[in-house]
Amino acid sequence: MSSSSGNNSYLSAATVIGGAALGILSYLAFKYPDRAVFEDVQKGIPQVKGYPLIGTFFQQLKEVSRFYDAQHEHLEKLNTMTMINSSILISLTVTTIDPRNITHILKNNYTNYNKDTELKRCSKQFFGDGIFVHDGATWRFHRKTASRVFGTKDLQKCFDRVFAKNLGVITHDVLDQYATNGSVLDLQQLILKFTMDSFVQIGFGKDLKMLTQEGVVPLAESFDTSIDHIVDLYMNPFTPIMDKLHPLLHPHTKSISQHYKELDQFANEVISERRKDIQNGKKFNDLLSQFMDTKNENGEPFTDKDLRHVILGTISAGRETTSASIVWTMYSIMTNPDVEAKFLEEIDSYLPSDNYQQDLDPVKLYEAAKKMNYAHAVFYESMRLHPPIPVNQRVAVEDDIWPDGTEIRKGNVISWSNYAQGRSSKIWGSDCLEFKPERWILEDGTLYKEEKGQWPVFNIGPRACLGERMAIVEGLTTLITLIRRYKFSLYNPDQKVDYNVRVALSIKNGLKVLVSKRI
Ligand code: HEM
Repeated sequence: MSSSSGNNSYLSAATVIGGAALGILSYLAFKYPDRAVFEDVQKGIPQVKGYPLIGTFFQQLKEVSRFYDAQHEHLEKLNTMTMINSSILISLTVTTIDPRNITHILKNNYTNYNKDTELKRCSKQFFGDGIFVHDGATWRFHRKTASRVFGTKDLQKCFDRVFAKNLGVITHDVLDQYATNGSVLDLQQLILKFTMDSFVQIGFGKDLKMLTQEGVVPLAESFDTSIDHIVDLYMNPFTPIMDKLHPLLHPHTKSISQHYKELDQFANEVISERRKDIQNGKKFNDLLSQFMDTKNENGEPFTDKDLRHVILGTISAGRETTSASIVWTMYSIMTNPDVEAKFLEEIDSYLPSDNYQQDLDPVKLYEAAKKMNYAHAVFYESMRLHPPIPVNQRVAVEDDIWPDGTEIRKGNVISWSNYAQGRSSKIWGSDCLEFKPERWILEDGTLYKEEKGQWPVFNIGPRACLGERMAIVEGLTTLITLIRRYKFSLYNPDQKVDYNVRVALSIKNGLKVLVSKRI
């Protein structure tokens, strides 16, 4: 008797608790029908529709590998230039492609938008306390130092000399061989080696000679894996667990800490070699020497750890972005024969030569590249559709109102998508998906100057890219040298070219091409 009455009272208690829980859940599901629980509606911002209580969690997981296109499609579907995405476990994000908002965030009210602390945490091991992750006084100090270093004539000469030398290597020692034996080349891998060799030489004064090595080079692999790991840490909450399981799941491959060790070892060796060389009276004019001569905010010389972060950060900023800009432009040229013909015509008119095999004098090449408007237009058009940094983001320090009326709350993650912006008909017109360099050339033949915030591929405002001029000149001289001397074609003309969702927009599985000499 007593046990059955006990059971009954447990049952009725369970029924009451279960009913209350169901009631609370139903109430919450009613209150948060399409977004993450406890995330309030932000008035006036179109929202990507999600599920009750969890928001867009599963959609976002599904869209991870095509993140940039998914953002573009949501904006188009909602017929808006600003939208909100709410999901459990993922920060609520307000995304915009409106040029007025982007100008506001990056220029007019930039002090209200800081780098994301979560991103800082995920990238600490790679970027340390350098320019890329800081705001406020620390960033200002780094920016001032870096601007001084980037502005020196010595450094500019060093960049030009290194790139000119490596253009010689890429043509004579690599592409001539591929053209002769007709084998398939992964152009992306080659250009990544080209930019790695060049930026390491500019940064550390060391020639890694990756360009002439076959296959994947271990240092480059450690570099790529470490950068990819930052994105994984940021986007995938299971990454720390996967890192712990790595020895069990992939016992024969390097763990992330081994990759970092490889980078540390490399940087430490270079720095200690350099200190010895300086003691022996040798003189240098590369990035490392410029930073070694600079004092930190406390008036002390940079420590080895600071130098390591500055140099690895700068190599990473220049290497992958410049490579992405060159490789996607080569792809666009290969798939648009009319553009290729016009490009060659312009090369002929500025650098006339009846022998395409002849090497170009680097000074002449730089001077001509600066004047070639069609070449600029091709390069810009490629970066419109394939921006090397496809998305970027900040966190709002205080409440704000954007020029389009969007109310931003303190702590909101805000993001702008160069990728979706470049593909928006609202901004670039109904032919926005076509590759048309002509849109960059005005009737009088001069280059179109886009409105501020309409093409922030290199960022705008006080945090604009310090390497923009360098990247454009190096990108153009590389393209001119390659297109003038060789005919490139896709190994598989039906290859569907897709991207990796990473810091920079690289081509998934590389770009396989065939090369032949022009004459
Ligand atoms: C096509 C090539 C390049 C593109 C598209 C590009 C794009 C960008 C973008 C979008 C930013 C802003 C990042 C942010 O604030 O979140 C940036 C910053 C920066 N870039 Fe570049 N970049 C390129 C090449 C280079 C090169 C070659 C260098 C130098 C070697 C360089 C050095 C820097 C530095 C130092 C910053 C930090 C500026 C600051 O925070 O004050 N970039 N770049």
